Amino acid sequence: MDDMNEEPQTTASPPRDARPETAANNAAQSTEQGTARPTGQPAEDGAAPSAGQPAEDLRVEGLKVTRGGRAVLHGVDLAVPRGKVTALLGANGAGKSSLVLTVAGLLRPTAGTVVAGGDDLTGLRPERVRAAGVAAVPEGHRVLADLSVADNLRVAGAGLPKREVPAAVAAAVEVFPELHDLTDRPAGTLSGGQQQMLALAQALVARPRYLLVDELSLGLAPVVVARLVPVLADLAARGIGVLLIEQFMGVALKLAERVYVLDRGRITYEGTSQQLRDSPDLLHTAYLGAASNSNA
Ligand SMILES: Nc1ncnc2c1ncn2[C@@H]1O[C@H](COP(=O)(O)OP(=O)(O)OP(=O)(O)O)[C@@H](O)[C@H]1O
Repeated sequence: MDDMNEEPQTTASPPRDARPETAANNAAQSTEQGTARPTGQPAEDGAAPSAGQPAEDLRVEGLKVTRGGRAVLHGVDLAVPRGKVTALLGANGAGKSSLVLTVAGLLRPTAGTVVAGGDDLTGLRPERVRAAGVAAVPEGHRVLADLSVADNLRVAGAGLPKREVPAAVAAAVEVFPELHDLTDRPAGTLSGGQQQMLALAQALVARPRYLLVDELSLGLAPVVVARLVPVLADLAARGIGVLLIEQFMGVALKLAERVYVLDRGRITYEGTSQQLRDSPDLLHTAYLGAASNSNA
């Protein structure tokens, strides 16, 4: 991916200084329903999902990313606890995919850290990130179109000991039995929903502790999304920390316990889904003009 070339080619961890740049950013507004907060500030509501067990979180702290010479993430803090679905919402261009690509090792941050279960993954290459238990399903389910479904799944097991791959593939297909009869088909001939299932299954082959799903519902029929929602809930119930990235809030509020809103590279809201369901107007502040795009 040519994005790697946009970043410095060092593998050293970037500086950890990721405080907000302006005094205006310090004007955090805590509300009873959730916390509107400035970039780089830790949550102030005392209900951080990792409270008491930080080693079980995937933690992004003070993450800054530049693409094409322009800053697109300005010091993002976010936590994904194991066993739960966490949602990251934001309008087009907010920086959601950039965050996923950076956590997955496909983009290098200029500042900040990515730590999973206590392991510092900042700046590691994608295969090392995967080996550390973090799997990403990129936007637009990028399966290998010319390879069969079976080969796509086998390739996804490249980081595992060879003898463990068949069992890992079988376990992933068990999650999506729809794939069972499609194993010989070239992945490019699958429907959008089937490709999304294959992309999710590929991520599962690596036996992740954390799963980042970028735009689960993009371009999919509601009936397909309805099929995928309980699967993600079930994966979380099995102990995986799921980060669900969505432009629209309907699916996210159904699944996620905790929600972050990203606006132009900054986290502008952090709170529980319940708080947002009770007070949907909270999103207007966080989303600025983007709330009118929501189909929730
Ligand atoms: N390859 C690239 N080179 C340079 N800038 C990019 C590149 N990809 C994205 N950007 C810019 O980075 C910013 C964040 O984009 P990103 O794709 O992360 O947002 P997003 O929230 O995922 O949006 P969407 O929901 O539309 O996918 C945008 O300003 C975008 O124009």
